[in-house]
Amino acid sequence: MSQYKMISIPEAQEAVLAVTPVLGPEEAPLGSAVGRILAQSVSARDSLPPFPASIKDGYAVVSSDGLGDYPVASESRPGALPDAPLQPGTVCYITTGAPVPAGADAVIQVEDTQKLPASDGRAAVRILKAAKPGQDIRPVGSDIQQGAEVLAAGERVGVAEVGILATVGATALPVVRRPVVAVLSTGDEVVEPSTAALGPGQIRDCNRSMLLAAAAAAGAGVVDLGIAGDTEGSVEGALQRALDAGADVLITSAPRTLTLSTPLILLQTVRPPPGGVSMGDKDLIKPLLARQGEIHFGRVRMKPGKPLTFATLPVAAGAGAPGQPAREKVLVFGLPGNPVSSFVCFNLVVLPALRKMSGWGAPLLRRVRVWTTSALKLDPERPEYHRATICYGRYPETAGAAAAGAVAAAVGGADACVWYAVSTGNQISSRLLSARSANALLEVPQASGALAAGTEVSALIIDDLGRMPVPGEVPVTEGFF
Ligand SMILES: Nc1nc2c(c(=O)[nH]1)N[C@H]1C(S)=C(S)[C@@H](COP(=O)(O)OP(=O)(O)OC[C@H]3O[C@@H](n4cnc5c(N)ncnc54)[C@H](O)[C@@H]3O)O[C@H]1N2
Ligand code: MOO
Repeated sequence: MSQYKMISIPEAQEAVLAVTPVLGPEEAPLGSAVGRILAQSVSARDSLPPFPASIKDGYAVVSSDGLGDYPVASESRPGALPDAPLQPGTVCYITTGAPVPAGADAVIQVEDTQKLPASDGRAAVRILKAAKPGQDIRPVGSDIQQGAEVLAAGERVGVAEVGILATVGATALPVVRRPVVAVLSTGDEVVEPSTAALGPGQIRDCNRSMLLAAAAAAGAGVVDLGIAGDTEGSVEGALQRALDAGADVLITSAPRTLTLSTPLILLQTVRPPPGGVSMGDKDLIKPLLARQGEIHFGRVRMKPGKPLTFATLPVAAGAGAPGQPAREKVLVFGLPGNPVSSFVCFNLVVLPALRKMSGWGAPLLRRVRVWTTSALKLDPERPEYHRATICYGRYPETAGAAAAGAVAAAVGGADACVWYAVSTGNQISSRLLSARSANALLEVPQASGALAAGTEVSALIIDDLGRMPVPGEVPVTEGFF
């Protein structure tokens, strides 16, 4: 019997997030701000436009002048203010974005005018369509008012936001610091991915590369701790190497004597000697964590990922290199050795923690509902995260007539577009090909038998849906093109 109580997935997520801190603020240059979360709101230091600006190429006019022929008294082009106010009875040639001269209250687009032959060397124009006051002028502050909040604390900086920040001159941004994630693989049989010829009993380490990539994709800084053998000394040496390599983490010893002073998240793909984290009799990791910190849970009712372990280790006050941000604790995730289990556990529990540390207000994976396209085998003991690729379009006929009929009846016809899921095949937790191209984890209940094709299930999004497979044609809004 394991000494750890089997908790539910929401309980595990709650336990992790309850002790996960939001990291402190730091300053980031605008050029590297994409993906960061603002620690403070940003306001406009001036108005946009800062001057009344023309929306069209044409003529700035006094609207009450009306139709008729007028001398072109001046020009206004972007980058400079017109020298003199516009006098009634004259017009000013103006280009898009240029300042409207004082005295003018409208712009008439060039299409509504006719150029007249110059007389006495003076250009003139015929106004063919009368202007309304304010026509084709962007008043001062009509896009952004001086002093207005353009982005709020907690907002993520995306591409458009970078443009907004540049517009208001915010080039040094108050953002939430990102976590540094160190990744260690353990196991005497686990060898470097570059190993060409495997020795007897060896396998290539895939978890470390995968988890480093996952952490980096989540915006974290990463420290590669390499592979430690199945001894405490080996683990200790690996952790020390992380510090020597300049990671912003200080580890004085192996997990049993960790004294950390950094935003380290030790993502350990736990691989203790015979037995492992799940049920073994020589579990090194958990006793170390229990002695040095607090193990919050050691088993979760989920498939894959049952042996998922989470602990926190306190960080000694004042520890760490000068200038390093202060932190109170290290989060330790003991992920199962099976690659798919590691992959799923990262998404479900580690990623939300990284997101929360980085300032996300709602860090859990987003959930949608989708229709299955094949029968899914159920596990009688644990709810399962079935890896799948979801996409949007007409429900595929290949799912079979019964399934297609059930979906059509539920959504109002076979032509309706729906979100549907295609399984990645054999779900055994050693087969990482079951995560290939997966953009969702279907939440399949604990039960006996199988779930029929054409059933609606919930799904957690684990990839950018903009990269989903191209389905059949999705009709565009009628009359759009
Ligand atoms: N008697 C029981 N045995 C097991 C149970 C159980 O409840 N009772 N649970 C099973 C479940 S569920 C899982 S998941 C695994 C998890 O075991 P560990 O986390 O201790 O991992 P290992 O046994 O060390 O390794 C499992 C598997 O993964 C391979 N592995 C390990 N590290 C890597 C790596 N870095 N890259 C690629 N592959 C890796 C390892 O060679 C094993 O094949 O336990 C079940 N057993
Ligand atoms: O929980 Mo294990 O991860 O089924 O394979």
